[in-house]
Formats: sequence, C-alpha cells, structure tokens
Amino acid sequence: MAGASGYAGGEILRLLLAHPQFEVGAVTAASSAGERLGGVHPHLVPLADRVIEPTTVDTLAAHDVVFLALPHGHSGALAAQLPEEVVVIDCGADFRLESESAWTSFYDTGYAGSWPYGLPELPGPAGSVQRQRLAGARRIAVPGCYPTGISLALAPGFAAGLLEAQDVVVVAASGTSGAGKSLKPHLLGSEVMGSMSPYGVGGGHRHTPEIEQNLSRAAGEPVTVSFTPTLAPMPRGILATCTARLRPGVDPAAVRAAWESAYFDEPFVHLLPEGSWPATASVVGSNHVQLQVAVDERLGRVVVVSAIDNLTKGTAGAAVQCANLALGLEETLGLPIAGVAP
Ligand SMILES: NC(=O)C1=CN([C@@H]2O[C@H](COP(=O)(O)OP(=O)(O)OC[C@H]3O[C@@H](n4cnc5c(N)ncnc54)[C@H](OP(=O)(O)O)[C@@H]3O)[C@@H](O)[C@H]2O)C=CC1
Ligand SMILES: CC(=O)N[C@@H](CCC(=O)OP(=O)(O)O)C(=O)O
Repeated sequence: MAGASGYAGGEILRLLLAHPQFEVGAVTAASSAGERLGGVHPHLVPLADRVIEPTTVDTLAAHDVVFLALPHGHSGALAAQLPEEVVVIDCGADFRLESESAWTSFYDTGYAGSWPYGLPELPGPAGSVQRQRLAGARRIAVPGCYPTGISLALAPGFAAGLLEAQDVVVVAASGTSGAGKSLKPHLLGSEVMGSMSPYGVGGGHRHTPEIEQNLSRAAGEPVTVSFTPTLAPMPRGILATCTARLRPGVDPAAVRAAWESAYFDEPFVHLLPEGSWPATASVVGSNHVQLQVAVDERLGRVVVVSAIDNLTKGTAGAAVQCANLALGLEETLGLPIAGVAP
C-alpha cells in the first residue's frame, strides 16, 4: 500500500483488514516514513505497530497487488517499474483520461497514458457495462470521487438515448476529506465549519473532462458538462445534483425505467423508492451509491441526485472492488455493505 499515511490509503487499509483474501504487506509513504502507522491512523488498531516504509520499487514489487494512493503525477514512473504480473490499482488521476489533450488542459504533470477505468457499474452503449473491461486486468485507474457519483447518476439516461448531449449541469457538495490530508489554509476548521463555498467555478475543475469522458462513452457522442464543486462542512460524503435536458419526444414516464434497468442487479448502486432522496449520512463508510431521479416536466429536464462516501465508493471501496475483479474474486468481497449511523 503506497500512500498509506493519507486519507485514501488509510481507508484502503481499513477495508483490507476486513477482507478475507487479502493480507496487508508493506505500508509506504513519503514524509512519514519511519513512523508507526498507529501514529497517523490510530483507528487502524491491528496495524498500529507497522512501520511506514519509503515508497520505492523495492518495497512494493514483491506483492500480488499494489494500491497506489499518491498525489497526481507520482504513479506513472513507479508503475512502469513494477513487474507486469503485479496488479496495480491507482487511486490518483494519472491514468484516468484517454485524451492527452484533455489531460494537458487540466493537469500540470506529463501525460502518462490511460488504463482500464475502474467504475464497474458504468453503463455504456448497447447494454455494455464497464466491468467487462476490468476482469483480469493488471492495471486499473480508480475514478475520481466526483466523477463516480456524477457519472453513475447520469450515464443511464445517456446510454438509453434519453438526454441531450449539451446543457448538462452539475453542482456537487463534497466533504473536506476529498482534499486529502496535507495542510491547506482554506480547509482550517474555522474556515470550513458552519459554511459552504464553491471552488473551481467556471469549468476549471480537473474532474470535468473525466465526467465528460464517461458520459460521452455512454452516449456514443461527445457530451459537455458544466460542473461546479462546493465544499461542505462534513468530513466525508458527496451529494451531486445533476440535471440534463430530455431529448424531444421522450416520454417522461419512460425515464425511471432507464435507471431501474441499468442498476436493478447492482449490489452497490441503488435507485431509491420514489419519494426518497439520497443523503450523504446514509452512505458513510459503505460502498453504496444512492440515487433518485425525477422529471421536471415544465422545463423538460431530468434531475438526478446521487450520494456516495468519497473515501469508500469514491476511492478505497472502488479500489478494492477493482482488485476483486482483477483477481477473479467475487466483486463484493470484503466491501462494507452497511453504513454507519447516526
Ligand atoms: N481523498 C479523496 O476523497 C480521494 C482521493 N483520491 C486520490 O488518492 C490519492 C491520495 O489522496 P489522499 O489520500 O486524499 O491524499 P493525502 O494527502 O491524504 O495522502 C497523500 C499520500 O501520499 C504520500 N506522498 C506524498 N508525496 C509522495 C511522494 N512524493 N512519494 C510517495 N508518497 C507520497 C503521502 O505520504 P506522507 O504523508 O508520508 O508525506 C500520503 O501517504 C490522490 O491522487 C487523490 O487524488 C481519489 C479519490 C478520492
Ligand atoms: C473537496 C476536494 O478538494 N475534493 C478534491 C477531489 C478529490 C478527488 O477525488 O479527486 P482526485 O482523485 O482526482 O484527486 C478536489 O476537488 O480536488
């Protein structure tokens, strides 16, 4: 586990401790190398006396599976030196985008290429689903947290040909753990508590091309998205409110059926009963996605709301789910199927 001292790394370790087929090997990081893991993650009691090692090819290579949870730009060089037979699951953005020009427009490190995209439930065209590309893969790129909730919210409507490819608008609120553990002045408690604020406004957030990539694949044509993230005073969770125009002639009564048929058999994606709405508190610590869809008939728009835990389904849960698929294990193995409440 590389990046073991961070939020994503800590959550992967929490899940691996409950997984019947995994044993935690080396735990590596950067500035915290040499410290006890219990010093940075006191909640990971069974691993408290593990010593954090430096992140090198030597510390990682002799494992069946390597999870990378490093800042962007650090996975490419490392992954290239790991043996091909090692399953590498990257939680960073480095291998998510298929378009080099999209990468260079939104990121300031060099383009590393793309790996199979680790969102198994993502509906594609003609009844396809992304998990088909993940079984047996040796390299998988875990999606960003916002793209997970937003893509799963809207893709059924695009895959079924119900939605217009332009005028898609998304506003999403994230908990502060989405920003990682390193010190950031705008994330001090006194700045965040009791307040919500937008950031990355005006199409500049680097998850925009990732969301567009996913929805374009589902639609079979280029989809553009106006995406505004906001920061919410909570440690975990993303609530995304996504709206898109219905294509002319689409019967509003057909809308719910598209989402039902996309996810009726999915263990982690749930279209709630009509009248119930997703809430971040309902998915904390679980690998679930909650969805609800409504039609604003006056404006001819679909409104879909999704809730995920950014650290579980938004990162670590997806990483373990992808590792299960890569290894041919049951996809749900070791993943939390109930949240924590209140
Ligand atoms: N937080 C979230 O909700 C999500 C995060 N991700 C992605 O997961 C990755 C990790 O995020 P997160 O855990 O939040 O970040 P954190 O800042 O909490 O943790 C970063 C980790 O990377 C280590 N690290 C930093 N620099 C280096 C380096 N040069 N070489 C090796 N290790 C290094 C840190 O070690 P040390 O502390 O010892 O310096 C720490 O373990 C990122 O790419 C992020 O985008 C993806 C989806 C959601
Ligand atoms: C609240 C907050 O700051 N969130 C992060 C998203 C973190 C994440 O999932 O994305 P990556 O894996 O692409 O880093 C952000 O907006 O950059």
